[in-house]
Amino acid sequence: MYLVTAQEMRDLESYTINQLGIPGHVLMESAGRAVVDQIVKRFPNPKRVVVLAGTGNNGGDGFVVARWLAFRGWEVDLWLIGSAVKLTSDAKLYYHACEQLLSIHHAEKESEASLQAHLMMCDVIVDAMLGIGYSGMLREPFTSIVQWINQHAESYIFAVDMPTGVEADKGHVFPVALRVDETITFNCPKWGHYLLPGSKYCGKLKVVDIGITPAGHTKALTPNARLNDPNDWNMYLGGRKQWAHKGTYGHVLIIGGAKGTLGAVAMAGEAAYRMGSGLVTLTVPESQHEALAAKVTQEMIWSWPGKDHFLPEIAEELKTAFQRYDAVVCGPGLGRFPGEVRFIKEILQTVKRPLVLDADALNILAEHPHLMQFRANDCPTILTPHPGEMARLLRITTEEVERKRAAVALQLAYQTRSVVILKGRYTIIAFPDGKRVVNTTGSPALAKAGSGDILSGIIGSLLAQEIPVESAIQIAVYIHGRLGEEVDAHSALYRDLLDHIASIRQLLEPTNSPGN
Ligand SMILES: NC(=O)C1=CN([C@@H]2O[C@H](COP(=O)(O)OP(=O)(O)OC[C@H]3O[C@@H](n4cnc5c(N)ncnc54)[C@H](O)[C@@H]3O)[C@@H](O)[C@H]2O)[C@@H](O)CC1
Ligand SMILES: Nc1ncnc2c1ncn2[C@@H]1O[C@H](COP(=O)(O)OP(=O)(O)O)[C@@H](O)[C@H]1O
Ligand SMILES: [K+]
Repeated sequence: MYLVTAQEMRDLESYTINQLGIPGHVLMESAGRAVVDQIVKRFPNPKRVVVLAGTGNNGGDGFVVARWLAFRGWEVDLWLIGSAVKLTSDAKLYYHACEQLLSIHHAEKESEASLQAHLMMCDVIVDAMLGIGYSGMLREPFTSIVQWINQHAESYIFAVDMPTGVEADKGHVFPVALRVDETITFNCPKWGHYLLPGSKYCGKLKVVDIGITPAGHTKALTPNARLNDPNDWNMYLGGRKQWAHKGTYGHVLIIGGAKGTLGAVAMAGEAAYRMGSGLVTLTVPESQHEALAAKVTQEMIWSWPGKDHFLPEIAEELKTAFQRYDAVVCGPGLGRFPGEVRFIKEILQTVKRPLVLDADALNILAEHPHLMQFRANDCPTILTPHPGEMARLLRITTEEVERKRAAVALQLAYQTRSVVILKGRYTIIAFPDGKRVVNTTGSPALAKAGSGDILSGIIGSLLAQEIPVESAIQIAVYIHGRLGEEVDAHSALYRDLLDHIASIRQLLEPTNSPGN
């Protein structure tokens, strides 16, 4: 499913109106009806509702909702927020229809106390004040109404398209936005539904089709952002081939595991096996070999020259040894050590297969950005920063990263010619060709040490299985998020997460795919 900006949505709407000849008011009627369908799904028996309508087309949808809820026996209090002379032409049409059926309250003419009394007495509030047309600093009277509802209202709140105060493109909130239970949006989700802080205000998001030309239907109107959708990649999750041998599903190499952080490589390795790899090798400095051997069973261990840390020089025979691996993950538990810059440079140059850089490998890169020049253009590189690592990579604050997640992910992808996975609630995957994918799976169960290592292992595994890079990454991020949804948010350990890989993978496999 595509993810759009307000302008992309407006372009699709005007194509539908101007090229296909579907009048705007027909779209508005469909939008309002679709919202009513969702409302009555949640509340099958008529209730008391306050519909708050602005003067733009979002308000127009609100008039349609008010009319249909009244037909369905709901007790409707309809409030116009703003001056009737400012109504758009489509909104005016439905405003007049409502005038015949209901008495419309005008917030301009009535006291705040009167609106507040209505809001206190209703079961449901429909927010049709502002939608994708809102931008800048939220003005009065919206600010006061929103603040009051957020503080006092106990009713169930539906937002039409966007909660009032959430900006559609960047998810900005200046200074307040309405905190709603459900947002019903049209045709495509908007960026603001998934970016902070806006995403925190949207509640449950429902996307409904109202007959606007689908995004991507015409080349000129194809957005370059999507939600991570299994239909785009589940063809790569077939059953295991009957005649497979352990080499069939790739050999992953995981480099890391300094003293005290050996668990990181062990977890990444276990995740890679669980995701289907046939062979997994862990590389640690010589002094850690024994400790790691006591920890892992199925993984092979490649002792790296160097006592307490990796020696930076890679001898020719080691360079040759690298060619055995189908994908390489460098970083889990790597630590910082003398010669680290040389070491990362050698890895970037030597590894010709897909290379995932995680954790301290990213921190080293952040301090020495020139290192990326040693990576050949045709060798895929994947960077997996959490917001703190991203801040170091771009030399900005973590707050700025969180405020501009979509933009900074793309900036780093362009700068490094790498695929960037900016982790967190709604992980953003940015590709160096400008495409972006937003992942919606995940849970706070993943906010625990080790879950990043599991993600690296899963990515490495899928890359080694020679699934195309774009798909492998989307599969990994999606499945990793789903693992978090299957376990208890507080108590889950990494093994609990890994235990669900099999069932989630099976659910995602296309039906009737026995392998061959
Ligand atoms: N584009 C589409 O695909 C469709 C859109 N429809 C609806 O139309 C909406 C978009 O309509 P509009 O473009 O008229 O925009 P909106 O109705 O979302 O917003 C426009 C209004 O917001 C006010 N406004 C803007 N910034 C403000 C601020 N900082 N403080 C206070 N007020 C501010 C403007 O003065 C104007 O009255 C969508 O959200 C959706 O609900 C549907 O009717 C049908 C299809
Ligand atoms: N609240 C959350 N909701 C969804 N996913 C989360 C949440 N918190 C963390 N995650 C995910 O968990 C992983 C944590 O990675 P990272 O911070 O690198 O952890 P580690 O310290 O284990 O390496 C990321 O994939 C991130 O997207
Ligand atoms: K709204």
